Amino acid sequence: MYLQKISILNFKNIATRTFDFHEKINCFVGDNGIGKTNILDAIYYLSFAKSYFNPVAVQNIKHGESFFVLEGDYIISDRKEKIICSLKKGQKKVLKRNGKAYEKFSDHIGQLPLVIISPADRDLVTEGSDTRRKFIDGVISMQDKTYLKDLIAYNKVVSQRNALLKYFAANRTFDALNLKVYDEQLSLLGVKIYEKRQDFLSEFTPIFNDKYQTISGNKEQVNLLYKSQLHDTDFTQLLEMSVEKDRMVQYTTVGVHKDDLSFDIGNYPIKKFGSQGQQKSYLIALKLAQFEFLKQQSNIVPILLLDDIFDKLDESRVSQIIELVNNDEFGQIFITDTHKERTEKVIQRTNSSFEIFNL
Ligand SMILES: Nc1ncnc2c1ncn2[C@@H]1O[C@H](COP(=O)(O)OP(=O)(O)OP(=O)(O)O)[C@@H](O)[C@H]1O
Repeated sequence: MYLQKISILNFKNIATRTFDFHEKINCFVGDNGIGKTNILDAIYYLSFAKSYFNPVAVQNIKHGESFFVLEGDYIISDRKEKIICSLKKGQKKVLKRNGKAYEKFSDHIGQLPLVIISPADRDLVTEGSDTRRKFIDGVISMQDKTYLKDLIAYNKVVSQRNALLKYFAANRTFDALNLKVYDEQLSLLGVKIYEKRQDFLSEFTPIFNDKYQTISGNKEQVNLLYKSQLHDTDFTQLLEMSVEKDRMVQYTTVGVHKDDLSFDIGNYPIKKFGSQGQQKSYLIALKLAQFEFLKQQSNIVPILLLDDIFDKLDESRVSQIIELVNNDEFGQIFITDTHKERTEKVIQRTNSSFEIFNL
């Protein structure tokens, strides 16, 4: 699959632009703030019907305008497919495939698989456990719809249990049997989620490690560890042990909604002890491992968006990454950079054909 052409109208700072793309490597070069990332976001939008960067849909309409339209021409298994996504202020977003509007956008997700690597991924290292859970949950859900259903059900039971704990506190009452109904559901769903996360990470981690070793030239040791209260204690038992605390704080303090991933370099947290380049390498390796999973799951080679990845990385890491993605396992790639010469130099070394767009 590849994106042959995109037309952008009134999207962020882009008034109107059309690009004909190369089947393999496309680079956007230009000064800060010119709109390189916005073009990648328009491509992302056609796959996911939303922005990677700005979740408030109307804020993606160009200032002073009342609508945006994105139109993409794809080649999928030698067939032409046209995707149009548009949004008018005060109206619902419209997503069309070959002229036919989708009723549910979720039917479109996964049809045009895509992975983006961007400086915004830094949140995975710097932010709380919620961001990291969302990342693995997103990767697992793509290949396992039962997991997604269990996760939604689990979160609903946590909310209901929390509401009950608040009710107990507000009314100075307690009903152990009532709470037990929720505990049983939580245990059932929680254990399933825990086991799936464990299985997934045992497959994912070696792939991630392999990518990191390639990028760093085997220079440093990294670890990706799954942290869960369920490693040591049975979930039902955990819930029983925490009843008093839960009643006091009025929410559920134990369970898989507290799981986290620990990102380490040489056995120390990368957040505190990794250099900016090492953190960036770690995130790129995570996303490239995600790419591999998505590819297996969808049987289509995803599009890869590399936003500003050269910054903070030394030449050897940049070369390793480009070499890594410049083979038959990867398909179409879009790269942004502020330095035209740097991009040209790196890409020319690969002997791959490419297109550079000066913005
Ligand atoms: N809704 C909008 N309307 C108009 N301009 C917008 C809108 N949303 C974002 N922008 C503008 O888009 C510009 C940022 O574009 P973008 O992030 O694509 O730049 P870039 O070329 O990737 O820059 P850098 O090299 O710094 O990463 C900013 O000037 C921002 O104000």
